Amino acid sequence: MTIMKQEKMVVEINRLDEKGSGQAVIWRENELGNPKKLRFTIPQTLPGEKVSILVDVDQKFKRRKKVMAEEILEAHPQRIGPACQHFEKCGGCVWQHLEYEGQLQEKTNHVKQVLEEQGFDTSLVRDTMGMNQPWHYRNKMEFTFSPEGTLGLHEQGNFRKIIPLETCLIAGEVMVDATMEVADWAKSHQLPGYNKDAHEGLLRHLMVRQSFATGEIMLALFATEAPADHLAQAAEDLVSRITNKFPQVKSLLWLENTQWADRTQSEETHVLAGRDFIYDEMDGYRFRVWFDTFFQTNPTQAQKLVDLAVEMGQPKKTEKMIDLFCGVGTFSLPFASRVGELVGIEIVETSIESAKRNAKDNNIDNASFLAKDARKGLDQVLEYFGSPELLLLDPPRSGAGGKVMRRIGRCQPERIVYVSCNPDTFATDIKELEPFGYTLKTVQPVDLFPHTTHVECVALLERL
Ligand SMILES: C[S@@+](CC[C@H](N)C(=O)[O-])C[C@H]1O[C@@H](n2cnc3c(N)ncnc32)[C@H](O)[C@@H]1O
Repeated sequence: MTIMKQEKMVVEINRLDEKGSGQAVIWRENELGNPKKLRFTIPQTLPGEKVSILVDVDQKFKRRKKVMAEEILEAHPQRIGPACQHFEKCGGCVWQHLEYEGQLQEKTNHVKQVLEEQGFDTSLVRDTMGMNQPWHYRNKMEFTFSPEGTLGLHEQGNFRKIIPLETCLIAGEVMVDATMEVADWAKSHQLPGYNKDAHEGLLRHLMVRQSFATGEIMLALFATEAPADHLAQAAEDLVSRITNKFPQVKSLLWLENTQWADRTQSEETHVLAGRDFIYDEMDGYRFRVWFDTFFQTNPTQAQKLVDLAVEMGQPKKTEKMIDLFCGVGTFSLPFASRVGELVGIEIVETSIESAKRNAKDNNIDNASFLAKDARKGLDQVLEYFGSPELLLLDPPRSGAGGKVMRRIGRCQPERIVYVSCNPDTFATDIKELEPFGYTLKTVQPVDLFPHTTHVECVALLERL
């Protein structure tokens, strides 16, 4: 039987874990007198801090513990008070208690550490590029309804609890105002929220997207029923409230999702007002964005990614290029106007349809797009296109993986620009290129998600 006792301990935070929480390691003797390592995860603490914690300890010291700090006894020099009232509970911005400069330093350190582990020269890593105004940067947010019908964000570590939204300092400001209007509408009609355990209730999520370039807003409401019959009047009222107060809303959608899977997916789209997409822009190019389109969520910093990719890739009019994991063509369009011919490869068919349309809308006629898995798509494209001089890849967080990287290595482009949203998979991916004669030239970390642990990188690899 496990005997629990509560003990107060003073620990020093040694490092941050991948979720941005402090970690402390202490040594204790177990009942046999042998040294035993105990590791504690303590959210909202920082390296070097002395912290008092109250912990339920299993007497055999068997378990790794997640505990909350009781008191910060010696604070990190860059510790600050969080700006957002929801910080203590909300899982969104885990680093609001660390000065922005300190966050950027931590991100640079992390990129250097994972590259060092793979044997790369860390002097190639530049300082992380931050934002001048690291607030209200997100152009897309997803809020959730509680079973009681309040609208908000998930509580940290508890996906069943919703914090009613009063503010959000990372979302665009008008997006928050529009969200509050929808929350008020739901309350005034006493519409029930969805209960994921019982699989009953009406309102599930609200997705808000805004183009900071065009100002256009999309509000997409996910519900278990159509906006007809007993819901027709409420839907009409929603249209009238939103169109009167927020003329920037160019797309007001009611999306039916009757599935158990609690995702922002739709079986039937009802356009309540406007169109089913909004227009956005990147690097001066116009993009159509649907509710399920992947589009960079921090447009200010995404523009820096595009600029860096162009600067590192040095595209030439005489060259061929492949954009692997191209999405709707965020990188394809700016590069297509600078190379002879470009092919984009992407697994999601609707994104490829969108990329084709975006190319057409922007009068780009030297780009083609293929809806295929990266590995098969690369094989197919290489057959008719031949090896490109330039290849850009921007895979999801899981990375491109060994098979894709070895294919890239075999096709021998002169230059490879790797845009990454996960330094860990980036480091293991580029290691695969070494046997094919590639050298890492430079790595620029870019902060797309201030106050979170995430960091993007743009890197250049060249064939010797
Ligand atoms: C980080 S996003 C980048 C998209 C695009 N470069 C952009 O900036 O908008 C990664 C993309 O890879 C696509 N993807 C995921 N797995 C894939 C696979 N196995 N093969 C091809 N594309 C894939 C996703 O659909 C997504 O559009």
